[in-house]
Amino acid sequence: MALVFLISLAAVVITFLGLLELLYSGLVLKPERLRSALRKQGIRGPGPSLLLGNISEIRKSQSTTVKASTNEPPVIHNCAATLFPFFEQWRKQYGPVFVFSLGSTQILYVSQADVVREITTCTSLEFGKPSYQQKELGPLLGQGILTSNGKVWARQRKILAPELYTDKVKVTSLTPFIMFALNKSRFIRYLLQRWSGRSNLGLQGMMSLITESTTVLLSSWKSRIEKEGGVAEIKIDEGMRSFSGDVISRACFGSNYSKGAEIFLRLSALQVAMSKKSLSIGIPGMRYMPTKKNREEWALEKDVRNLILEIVKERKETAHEKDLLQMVLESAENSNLGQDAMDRFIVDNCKNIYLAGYETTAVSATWCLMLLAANKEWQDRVRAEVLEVCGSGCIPDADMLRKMKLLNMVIHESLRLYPPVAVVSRETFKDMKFGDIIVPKGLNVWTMVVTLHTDPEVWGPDAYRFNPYRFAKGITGACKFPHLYMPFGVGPRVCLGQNLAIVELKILIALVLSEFSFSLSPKYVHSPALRLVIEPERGVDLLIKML
Ligand code: HEM
Repeated sequence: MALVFLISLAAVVITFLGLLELLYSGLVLKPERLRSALRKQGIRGPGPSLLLGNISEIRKSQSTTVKASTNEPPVIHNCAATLFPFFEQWRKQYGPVFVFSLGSTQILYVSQADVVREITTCTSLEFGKPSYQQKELGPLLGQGILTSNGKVWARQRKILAPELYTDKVKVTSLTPFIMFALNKSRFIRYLLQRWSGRSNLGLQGMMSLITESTTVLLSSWKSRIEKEGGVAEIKIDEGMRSFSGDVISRACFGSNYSKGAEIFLRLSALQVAMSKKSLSIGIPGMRYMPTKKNREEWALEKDVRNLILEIVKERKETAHEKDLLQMVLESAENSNLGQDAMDRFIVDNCKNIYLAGYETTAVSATWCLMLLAANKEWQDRVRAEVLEVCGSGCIPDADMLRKMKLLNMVIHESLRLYPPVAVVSRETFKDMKFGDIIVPKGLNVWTMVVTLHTDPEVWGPDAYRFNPYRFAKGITGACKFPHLYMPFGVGPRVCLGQNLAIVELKILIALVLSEFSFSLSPKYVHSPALRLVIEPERGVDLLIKML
């Protein structure tokens, strides 16, 4: 009897919450208010659809009318048109700024250069990560830096920035735009000075751990090649993932690295469990349902939390390490947070760093090797540079990496054509103005990185072609509006791990080129797909042999 009563009560509460949400965030009231504010300014877009809950739903609903172009060779391929044919169509129909819906969420799509500049550099704390992301990604990210906003975000960034965004991992020149922002920021200069007084892992330490992780991967390739008689056919995706996970585990957890690996395995499982959810943005009340998947998520989340806190406890009893966890720990201890808040801060930020840096770096390496495999001429050119700068069998140091200009150009070009993060999204928490557009409170604003990266008006008629030479004179020389090149985002929320990621990519690719030659296997099917990042849906199969 009591059970029936409890179940009925739960059903009533869920229905009530659903109805509340329906009215408040609303399928009816709020979307209409936002759309009419935009209509008054001449901004139009496709009619709202209640059914579409995420971007792949739109893709499915549109793909009957627009043909995807995956038959193009990978070195001359319009990735944006393949992934988002509907955006290309709507851009033609409604212009560079239009509004569309994902379920009950209203989104302003912006690809007009001057408006994009204002959006990406806006420093207001009232313009932040969309609230739906926080709700959707809660179990995965908690209240860490990736989805938090306002003062909570600012405090986390202040703590994490000195560890990641410094000379420690900076060997490549930052984009002129970011350099400008850095030079202007007294705050960041102060952080850099504070950091330089600390003793920590250091650039050389970071480089050796990346080299170690690369060596593990390449040894596995060597044994496959030997076993398979001189040429191995390898799907490289998993290898790139374990390389990237390995680097982050070591950087975050130092000698507790093997426990770190365990944590990351569970986080990956959590990510998979969450990616199975569909339509949840669109259906009010659904997120309150205790479904089987939710229970799985809760269990994994709890495991991750316990494992991280176990390491923290061990740390307190033993000598201090010089890794990211130690930095987060020290900063949290100095920040007057209560025990619970401190634990949450540590757990959430470990999860955030892992999730921010794992797949993004892995998939960038995969695309870059795919492009070099498809373009033998560039593979030979970059290899010649690597061998000239490092000699064979040599481990690159910071100075050598700096000298590898062609390698740098190839990495930039690969991140241009296949930027892992396809969209940079924000929400307005008050009415705001960008260019001539008054953006009402509660609207999501999307900057489509992948579309801006291949717009012929910005990059010229060969925008879809793999041509690293366009970066010979840096980013400013490569296109008409350098601020539209943003694989790592731009402005106050620019990627904190970009220097680390570039060093990882440079070391990995330099070592691969110095030992192996490779081409695309006949099995390879060019299949960019949007999951959390833009990734090759059917993987990248390479034929690899020793030099
Ligand atoms: C090629 C690899 C990577 C790419 C393409 C990439 C891309 C990005 C982008 C586009 C953003 C900004 C998102 C936005 O503005 O909404 C971002 C943010 C961030 N990234 Fe990365 N990332 C990469 C690697 C890494 C690594 C290795 C780490 C750390 C180990 C990292 C840590 C972060 C963090 C903490 C943020 C949040 C910054 C904030 O919100 O203040 N990323 N990343």
